Amino acid sequence: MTKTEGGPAVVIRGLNVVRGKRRVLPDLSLVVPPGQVVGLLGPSGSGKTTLMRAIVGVQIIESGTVTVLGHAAGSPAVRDRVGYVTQDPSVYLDLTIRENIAYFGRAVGLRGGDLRSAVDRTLVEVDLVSHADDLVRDLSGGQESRVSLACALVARPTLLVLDEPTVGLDPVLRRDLWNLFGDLATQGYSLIVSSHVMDEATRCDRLVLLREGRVLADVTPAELLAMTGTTDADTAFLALVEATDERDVR
Ligand SMILES: Nc1ncnc2c1ncn2[C@@H]1O[C@H](COP(=O)(O)OP(=O)(O)OP(=O)(O)O)[C@@H](O)[C@H]1O
Repeated sequence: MTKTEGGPAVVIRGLNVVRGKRRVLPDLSLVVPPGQVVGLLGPSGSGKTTLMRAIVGVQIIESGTVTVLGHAAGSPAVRDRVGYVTQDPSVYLDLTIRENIAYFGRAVGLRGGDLRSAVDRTLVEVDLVSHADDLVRDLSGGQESRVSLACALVARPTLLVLDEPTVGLDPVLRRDLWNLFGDLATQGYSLIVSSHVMDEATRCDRLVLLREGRVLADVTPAELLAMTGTTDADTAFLALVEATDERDVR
């Protein structure tokens, strides 16, 4: 149950990633502060998943450094302190919700009363107490996503990396999840949450806008609107894209 201590959650310097024949991340540098919800926003194919994979240490990189909680990404020192929820729910369909969460809790060494209380607390956080003993195969898509999130949360990782966690959820569930992310950050945990839904930008403490693997902006939501003279994140993103295109043409 360690929170982010002092230093940045993530420091990336000169990161180059090639996937297939494409240079997906060309010389990307970024610092993610601790204890905040940082939104990674950008259109489909802009490199959000690739960047998240590099942060959790599962992406082969060509050059550059990725430092997470003061250690090399993916190194044993940080493996249990980073939770990663991919776009495809990776839970066991033939186990109940409670059994799934307990399985992931055991994997990080929780046992007995500690395990039981961690599972109970996590069930409350993701609002699945009343379904705790249902098999995952009988759940809706939104409920299944929340089980995935619970499986990462049970270990109380210092850094949570969530790839499009709100896709396919109804507005009420999306709001509840964003409230949960905010609560976790207030407690000192660091979250990186990707989305291609720009209106979710307002729920973040900080925004990293990606386009074709480049950081277009790394700002607070208020700074984004102020620097583009717009009133919503969608229009702000388009204004930034146009400004970058004009600069590239010149
Ligand atoms: N396994 C792969 N092999 C080759 N190229 C890949 C592979 N995975 C992704 N890419 C390419 O890398 C680029 C970035 O993909 P990535 O999945 O990181 O983007 P994304 O912003 O997460 O997109 P989405 O919002 O659709 O999930 C895309 O051009 C994609 O085609």
